[in-house]
Amino acid sequence: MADQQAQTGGEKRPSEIPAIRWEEPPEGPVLVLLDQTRVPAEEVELVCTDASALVEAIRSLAVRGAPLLGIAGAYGVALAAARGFDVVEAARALEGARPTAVNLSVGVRRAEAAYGAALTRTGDPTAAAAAALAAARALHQEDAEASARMAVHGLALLDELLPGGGHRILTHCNTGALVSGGEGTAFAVALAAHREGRLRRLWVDETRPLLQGARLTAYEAARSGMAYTLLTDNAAGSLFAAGEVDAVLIGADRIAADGSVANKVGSYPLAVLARYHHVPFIVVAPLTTLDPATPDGASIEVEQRPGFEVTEISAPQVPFAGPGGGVQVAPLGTQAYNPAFDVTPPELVTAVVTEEGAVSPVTAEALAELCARARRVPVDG
Ligand SMILES: CSC[C@@H](O)[C@@H](O)C(=O)COP(=O)(O)O
Repeated sequence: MADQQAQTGGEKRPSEIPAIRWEEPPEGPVLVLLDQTRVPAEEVELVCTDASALVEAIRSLAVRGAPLLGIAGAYGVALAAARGFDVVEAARALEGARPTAVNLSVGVRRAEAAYGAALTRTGDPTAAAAAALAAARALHQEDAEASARMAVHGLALLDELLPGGGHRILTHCNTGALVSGGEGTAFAVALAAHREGRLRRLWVDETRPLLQGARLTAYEAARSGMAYTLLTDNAAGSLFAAGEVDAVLIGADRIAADGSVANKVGSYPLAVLARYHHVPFIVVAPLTTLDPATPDGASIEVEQRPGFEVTEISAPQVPFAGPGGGVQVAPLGTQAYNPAFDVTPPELVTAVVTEEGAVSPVTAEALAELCARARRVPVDG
């Protein structure tokens, strides 16, 4: 297959605006987000002054991706506390904004617990709000550190599985700096390979219907100066058949106790293709994405998104038309099946890479041992 043109050049920051930041202007604290629905057309800030604005930003995918949802949820609790809102009410609204990524409730509950403990100890809401903010900042920082460590472990695994080097990696959805306190999950591994001169090509699935791959991963890959090529999701089969994929690297929204992996819809078909073509299928996720409280894949709640995301084509540049704000492409009234995620069974996953190292084969016992090693407190614990 002819090599596509390489997008190369000096490495730039993924965005001039960080995915998320806390600010304290004189009018009161705010949470500032890069509105990911507008990238790459423009880099626009979204300023949240209360948790309900953040809930809306989460639902609309202005802020998205499992690790970032956890960080956002924690800051959302801190924001509610700092602005004198009902913290418990805000926490439940944030936690319920999207159901699949376990990181969201991990982040919310961590900040909420810090708030509650400080309030009990001091009786002072201001001190409790400060404790919630400190918890959010700590989670943000830990995620950056986890991202760096996942990149090291992931690259070591790639080098072990593909000793020839010159990796051609297929990825799905968006897993870079836009979803993380650091450089991301799966994308951080590809970036590490690129920096070491061992990435031959990043194949980027466009990721229908919301195009996180075409809009966000291609944007991050271009700005990182890596060789990348965009493909429609349904072109992946012919790419495998042509022998052009050495490994699949994806992130995860929730990994159940048995190792089932919920990730962006379209991940499961890639796992099936990878198995058929004897290609490693590697999931890269921080420990905050492991959920020992969910026993198996069937127990994972998969978010269903509105049908207009499928029946319309939408992009920042497309003029307002149909009920969802995009251009209607299917006949009016067409029903759509639009799950945001799918679940890949553990037997199709070659390895799960975390900041504590890789698990392969992926079994309930191996994951439990990893969690114990990291002394992670389960969400409900
Ligand atoms: C590191 S991100 C892992 C997942 O959160 C990512 O692959 C994904 O599925 C994101 O989905 P999204 O619906 O854009 O929030």
